[in-house]
Amino acid sequence: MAKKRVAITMGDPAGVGPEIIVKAFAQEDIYKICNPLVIGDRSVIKEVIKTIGIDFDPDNIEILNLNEIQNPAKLLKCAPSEESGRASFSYIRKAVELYRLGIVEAIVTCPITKSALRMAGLHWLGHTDMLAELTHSEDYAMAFYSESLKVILTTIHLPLKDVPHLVKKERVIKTIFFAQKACDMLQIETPRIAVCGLNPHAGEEGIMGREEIDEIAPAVKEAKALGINVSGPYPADSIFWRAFNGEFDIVVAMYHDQALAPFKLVAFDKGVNFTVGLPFIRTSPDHGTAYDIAWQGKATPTSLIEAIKLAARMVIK
Ligand SMILES: NC(=O)C1=CN([C@@H]2O[C@H](COP(=O)(O)OP(=O)(O)OC[C@H]3O[C@@H](n4cnc5c(N)ncnc54)[C@H](O)[C@@H]3O)[C@@H](O)[C@H]2O)C=CC1
Ligand SMILES: NCC(=O)COP(=O)(O)O
Repeated sequence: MAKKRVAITMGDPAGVGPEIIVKAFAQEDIYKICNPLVIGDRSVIKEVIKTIGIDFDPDNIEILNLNEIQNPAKLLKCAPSEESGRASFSYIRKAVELYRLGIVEAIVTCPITKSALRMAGLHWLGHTDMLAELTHSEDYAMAFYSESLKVILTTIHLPLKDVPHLVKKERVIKTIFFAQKACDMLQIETPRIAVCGLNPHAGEEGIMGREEIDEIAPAVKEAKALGINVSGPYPADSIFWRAFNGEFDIVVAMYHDQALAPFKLVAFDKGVNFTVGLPFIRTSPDHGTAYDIAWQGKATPTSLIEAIKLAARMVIK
């Protein structure tokens, strides 16, 4: 079977993106996994190789050079900037363009920051909402994959105080269907889907909140009636442990940190973020730009390598 063409966007050039790309290509034969095309700046890749002192020939990486960064040495400050925000977006936009032209079949994104996007005057909170808007995808969900735990989020990047207003039956049903689709993308047949409550002890009969009774349980009931193998709502403090031990294939969480605190505890170094609901496969390492360690040779590329492997696996399906 022909290897799939996968775009790898460089992410925020001031973050760990350039370094983990170089290390991923140096550690693994990425060309065995897929036919990769890095979308970024060649000068940044060369600069990071020099700075971290890795013995690696940049010509081993096929790069679509967008020349966004004027002075790569300035990136060593490892801080968000208008230039890095603009570059982050430019790489992603180009990847989507290449998908539309049929040149790439999947997109792997290296981390970006919301603050750099803001400095560049861009309104998005991350790749997920940006890619959804660029592809006119109205409904979508953020999901995370690891061997031992898979999670999907009902709400994504918003203040905690706004979460309860969005935990509504229709939204939970949609997320349950996206959980089914996520498992389909992962080739998990007849997945067992568990749904979290929102409140401590899933509200405990309404004593600690009514969202479980009014919204989540009716959503689970309706999705079940539509043929989905789903159960809940379960108290969030134990459901991830149960899923981790094999009782469920995926957990539907109500908000970002409810899912990501347990997920990153068990899979930070190899977890993969993927988007459900886009016209193409998009995966990403589960970590951020890590400005605190960027450009120092300290970042591990393992999560990126897993993201590339997962994208290649999903696109072959
Ligand atoms: N896919 C994306 O574009 C993502 C972007 N972010 C953004 O990244 C920025 C920084 O986020 P933080 O919450 O600080 O999370 P972070 O994941 O960047 O860093 C958290 C901790 O993990 C360490 N770390 C992260 N990646 C590592 C790697 N590859 N190897 C070794 N250690 C690593 C960092 O040094 C830090 O101590 C924020 O603006 C956030 O919004 C966060 C997650 C994903
Ligand atoms: N916590 C996930 C995150 O911040 C990444 O968001 P996105 O860039 O995948 O939308």
